[in-house]
Amino acid sequence: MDEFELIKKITPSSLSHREVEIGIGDDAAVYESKAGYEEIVCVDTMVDGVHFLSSHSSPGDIGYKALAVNISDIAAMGGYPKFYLVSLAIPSGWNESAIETMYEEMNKLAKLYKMDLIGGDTVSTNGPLVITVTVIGEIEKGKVCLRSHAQPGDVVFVTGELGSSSAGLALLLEKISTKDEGLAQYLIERHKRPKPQIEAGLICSHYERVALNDISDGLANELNEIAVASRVSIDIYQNMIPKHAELHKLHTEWEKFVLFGGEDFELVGTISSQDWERFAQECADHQVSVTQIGQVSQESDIKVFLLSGQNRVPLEKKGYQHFK
Ligand SMILES: Nc1ncnc2c1ncn2[C@@H]1O[C@H](COP(=O)(O)OP(=O)(O)O)[C@@H](O)[C@H]1O
Ligand SMILES: Cc1ncc(C[n+]2csc(CCOP(=O)(O)OP(=O)(O)O)c2C)c(N)n1
Ligand SMILES: [Mg+2]
Ligand SMILES: [Mg+2]
Ligand SMILES: [Mg+2]
Repeated sequence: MDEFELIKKITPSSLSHREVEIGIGDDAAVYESKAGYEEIVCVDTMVDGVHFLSSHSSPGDIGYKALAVNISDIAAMGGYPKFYLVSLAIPSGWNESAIETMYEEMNKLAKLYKMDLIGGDTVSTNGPLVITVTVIGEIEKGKVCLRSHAQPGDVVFVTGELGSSSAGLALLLEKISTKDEGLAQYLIERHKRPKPQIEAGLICSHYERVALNDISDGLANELNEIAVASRVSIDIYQNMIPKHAELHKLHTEWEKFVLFGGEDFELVGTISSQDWERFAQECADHQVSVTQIGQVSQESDIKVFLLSGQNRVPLEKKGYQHFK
């Protein structure tokens, strides 16, 4: 593989954003920032064997997800994504056409948001494939949705449905099985091709005080992060959490997928109860699915509680954790 040929091939022939002064081709990218806006920057890394298996996911799937999970972090701030940079550590077994396919799939996703590829880095490695994507987004000044925004009395909500991605992973890894081919395909697709909730995040940013987090490590983890950042406690009703209608048929412990599974890349958040109905209506008007799953409680304890029937038990900060 020729490093310089590869860079030439992946360099976009034109850019959507006119404020880019220098894209790929110099020591660093340069763009002009916009008055009245704040920039949002995030980075996430995916490693073969940890975040995906190259034996089970195509190069296109890997590229798609590496970009999607970063767009999801921009959504979780209420922002809109504009630029991305891609760093690749490529093992010797990977050929140029596989890498190009990764870029093509990233490019297709990026185009949906008019995002521009403005840089990156390419190195060889004796280890597994590592892909690191940085995304830069923007938001009107003062509109970001922080984890610290929750207050007692707020409504707790999630977008979409939870548990599908980790059920898809369990199917991929053959930890569970189903005869329902259509269901299996759907869940695996949810795992490989999560949809960043940019539109939901944008709607949130129009409200006074929304706390937001995207669900990468599992609902329990993300809710605990909001509780800690906001110094509040949260009550969640087990039977209100949206999930795929067939999920419970897959495994007796299907609730673990919903609460601790992760990688749904839906948004979980809180909004003032006065704003909730207007917000839910605005989401419905834009075909964005949101569901109330609980409320921020008055207690002084900084904890998340799961309510089912007469039981109210702490929802532990359990979910995906590296180094465990
Ligand atoms: N190695 C690191 N160096 C500096 N900051 C980091 C590092 N790893 C994570 N962070 C920061 O810690 C915070 C939480 O990271 P993370 O749990 O990965 O968030 P997310 O789940 O949204 O990707 C973020 O602000 C992130 O930028
Ligand atoms: C082969 C494989 N094993 C396990 C998982 C499950 N998994 C890996 S990382 C992760 C959590 C999200 O990744 P992380 O690096 O923590 O992203 P971040 O929280 O920073 O967005 C999960 C649920 C997977 N996707 N693929
Ligand atoms: Mg991260
Ligand atoms: Mg996140
Ligand atoms: Mg994580």
